[in-house]
Amino acid sequence: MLPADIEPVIRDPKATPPGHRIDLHHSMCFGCGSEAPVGLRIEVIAGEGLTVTAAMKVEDWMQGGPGVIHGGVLSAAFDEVMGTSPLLLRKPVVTGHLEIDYAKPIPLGSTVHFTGEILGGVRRKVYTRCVAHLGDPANPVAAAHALFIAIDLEKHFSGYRERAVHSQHQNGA
Ligand SMILES: CCCCCCCCCCCC(=O)SCCNC(=O)CCNC(=O)[C@H](O)C(C)(C)COP(=O)(O)OP(=O)(O)OC[C@H]1O[C@@H](n2cnc3c(N)ncnc32)[C@H](O)[C@@H]1OP(=O)(O)O
Repeated sequence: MLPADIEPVIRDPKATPPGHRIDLHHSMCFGCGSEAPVGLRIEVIAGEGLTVTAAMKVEDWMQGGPGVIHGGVLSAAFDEVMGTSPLLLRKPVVTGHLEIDYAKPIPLGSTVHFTGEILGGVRRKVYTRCVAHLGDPANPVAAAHALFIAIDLEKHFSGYRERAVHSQHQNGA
């Protein structure tokens, strides 16, 4: 999936420091929002360099097959973790392409740990990958690659903001 012309990218000096949560996207976001009525509430933590980490407890409402996570929920979690990583470049992005290898069933009640990384970029395109495990990094349960496209936030959402669902403490994009 990586193009031949992929180039290295550099972490922005003003990016969230390692060990800190990358700024909340907005409080009603399905992936990260703390006030979303239904959501994953994922906190993405900046790592060293171009890396991020996150963890998600697999709740009963995330069930797909009996006793295991729904594949779409895991996909949304990957999207959130990887989609937040370009903020290390101080670039807001949307998902262009996301692909996942599901390696093992993920039981309800487990905690999925994500380690994501920016691989490089071409113009507005940011290439990322992410691996998920249940506590043993040597034993991954899923892995993903995704392409994100940097956007102008104001322009991209200009036709949709009147539909936005707000909380009392709305912030971000
Ligand atoms: C928000 C706050 C964040 C804050 C961070 C919060 C984390 C959020 C995490 C969740 C993120 C989401 O779920 S976002 C929601 C899901 N995604 C979306 O709704 C996106 C819907 N799609 C679009 O709006 C559009 O297609 C765009 C913006 C992706 C691209 O349109 P565009 O702006 O007109 O640009 P365009 O010229 O077409 O594409 C730019 C370059 O990307 C390439 N490209 C475009 N799409 C693809 C693709 N699917 N596969 C391969 N390549 C692609 C083009 O070939 C081109 O390459 P080249 O010519 O340069 O070589």
